[in-house]
Amino acid sequence: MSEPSDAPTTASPSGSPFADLAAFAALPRVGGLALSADGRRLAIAVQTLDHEKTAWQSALWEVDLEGRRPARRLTRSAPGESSPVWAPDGSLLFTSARPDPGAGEAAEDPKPALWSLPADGGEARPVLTHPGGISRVALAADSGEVVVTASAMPGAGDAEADAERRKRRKEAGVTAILHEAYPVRYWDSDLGPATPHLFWVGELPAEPDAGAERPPVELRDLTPDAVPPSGAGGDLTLSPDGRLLVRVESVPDGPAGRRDRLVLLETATGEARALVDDPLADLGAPRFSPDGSAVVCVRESMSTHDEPPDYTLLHVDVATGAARELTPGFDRWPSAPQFSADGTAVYFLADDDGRHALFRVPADGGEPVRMTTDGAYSDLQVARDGSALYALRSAYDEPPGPVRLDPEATGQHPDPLPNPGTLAGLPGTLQEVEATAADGTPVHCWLVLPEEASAERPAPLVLWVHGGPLMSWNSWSWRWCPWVLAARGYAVLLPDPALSQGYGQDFVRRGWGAWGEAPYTDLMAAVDAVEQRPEIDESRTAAMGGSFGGYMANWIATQTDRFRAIVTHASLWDVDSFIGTTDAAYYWEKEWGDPLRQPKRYEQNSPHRYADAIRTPVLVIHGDRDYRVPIGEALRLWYDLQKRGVPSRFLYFPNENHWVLTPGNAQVWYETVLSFLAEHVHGQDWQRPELL
Ligand SMILES: CSCC[C@H](NC(C)=O)C(=O)N[C@@H](C)C(=O)N[C@@H](CO)C(=O)O
Repeated sequence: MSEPSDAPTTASPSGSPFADLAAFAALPRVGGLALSADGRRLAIAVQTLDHEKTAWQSALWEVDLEGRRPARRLTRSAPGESSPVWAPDGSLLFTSARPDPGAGEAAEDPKPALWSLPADGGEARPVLTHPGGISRVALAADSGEVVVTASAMPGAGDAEADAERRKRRKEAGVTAILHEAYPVRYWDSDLGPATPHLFWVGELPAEPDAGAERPPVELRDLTPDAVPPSGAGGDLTLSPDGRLLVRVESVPDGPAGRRDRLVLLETATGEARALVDDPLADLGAPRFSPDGSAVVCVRESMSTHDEPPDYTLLHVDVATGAARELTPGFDRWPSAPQFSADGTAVYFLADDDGRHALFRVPADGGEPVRMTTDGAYSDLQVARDGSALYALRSAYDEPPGPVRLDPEATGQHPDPLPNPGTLAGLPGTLQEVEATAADGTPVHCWLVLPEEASAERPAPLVLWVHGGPLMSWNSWSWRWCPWVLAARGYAVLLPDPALSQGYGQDFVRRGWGAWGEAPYTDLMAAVDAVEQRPEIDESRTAAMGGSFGGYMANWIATQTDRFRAIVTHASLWDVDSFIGTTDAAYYWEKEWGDPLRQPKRYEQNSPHRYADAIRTPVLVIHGDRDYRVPIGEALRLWYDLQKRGVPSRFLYFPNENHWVLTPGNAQVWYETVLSFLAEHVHGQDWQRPELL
């Protein structure tokens, strides 16, 4: 494989990169963020195309916090680098499956190892390996001690025995997995026979003198009893002194059910006890306070047939396990909490009115306050001296980039930092629209208008329905990018119908267990509202969506013929068969009920029951490695459409999962969608994408 390209391409020669799918695929994509302990260095992960343009490679870049120099690339290898963490000595730890230059012959199936890039630059060196690969690194903020996650074979006491077991299975040609608990798959991976364990690494050895042997790093299994299906793969946090670790543990909950609890573990002995174990809730996203005496976490109440989940933050005393609600009465769903530098406040993120905003709440109780006005934030980092916050910020009209925020101020517009992913411009404008549902409820929407849309040249309209369904259109998306459509002259409507996040619990309740009702009528109300605009051509419209959005695209196809085309990606068609085969049936079954004993919701809301009503041409898209919405949904939908003679096409990806994640396939995805829209919305001849 060749080296990845250095300078990312930000514009195509012919104009907007959104008008040219190859240029669009070449735009740099900024991901994770890591701040050093002294608050002086910031690393980001940036994905760019490799030389062959067949893969996106992730590399680590450093951002100048003074904003004087452009971001600087730190790492460079074909397999790429991810999960950056700064060690207290200023070195940068990361995981990578790059070859070890000192290890002789390259491994046949290289696994990610832990690497360290010295503080003063120079060559990165491998620090530790495991036969199952290193998937995650956690660092104690004060002591600098390290814990890693790696998948271990059942019964293998050490790395040597683990490697031996893997070798024997390989030599015998055995790939079979025996399961004794639900589930058996997650996302696009088979669970087992290896399962994630946590290993204590402790202090990392200092860089050896030139020519000296590297001292071996011993791994101590902190979770020897971790069992499939989840093992010790949940989120975790280390106390600043490295003495304690709190991890999310997935435990059985009724037949074929799971729930998450918090477990406290002494790192010196491996002794563990439940810290928060609530039979009526999932606990997640734990983070230690700066003095290690408390943990903040998210509590998600178990949904029921009648009631959706609700989220709140808990402040947990580590010594006693006493938990106190931090956001009672806050009618939004808090996520990703973190203590302020002095421990007196907690920052968190929440969907709010078409934004994903940053909030702050006093740690000893009080009202949460929203700190940011616009945009969607992620990867929040708190400078340990309390001087600043850093995060990635995006919006529907801006891809993610690093920013600095004031730790106290409200109503903030953060300072942008040098961003290798800055765009030169967009092929249109973004507007905020409020439609009104039949019951008077406001429905928030974003509307993308192409540059040329006007009363004289009204634009065709594409309704794009988000997934989840408990989500919100509020951040940039490379997978669902409306600007690619805008560059071809389409207006794109992005509504947040009932069930969406950021409008309060009652807004979720409106659609709970009744997906074909308020969520559908809210979408139609939004389309009705924008079709009134002179710059929209109401006679040329289409609807599309992925995942839950694909469910809704299918539902729309069965309920109305007002659209000229439907595009349905990774969609739910027969909800009973979906729930029985997805990787997390327990997530859905509470809302929908047992299909044999409580069939009503399935009868009323499963699109496949109304297949005879479909009149609109449908483009079906699905990946075979999709274990979230398994391929059986698309196979049955395709059969049902073909049997009924509905004009339809099926774009099938044998190697993609729920999302289309490789550059070639992603371009073909957009190309096929655009061809299908051109055929049915504009009445043009079908243009089969060249590579299909
Ligand atoms: C809160 S969003 C994810 C909800 C849901 N989770 C589980 C465990 O099933 C989920 O994955 N829903 C999919 C059907 C879906 O609509 N996914 C969307 C949103 O993530 C997608 O774009 O993939």
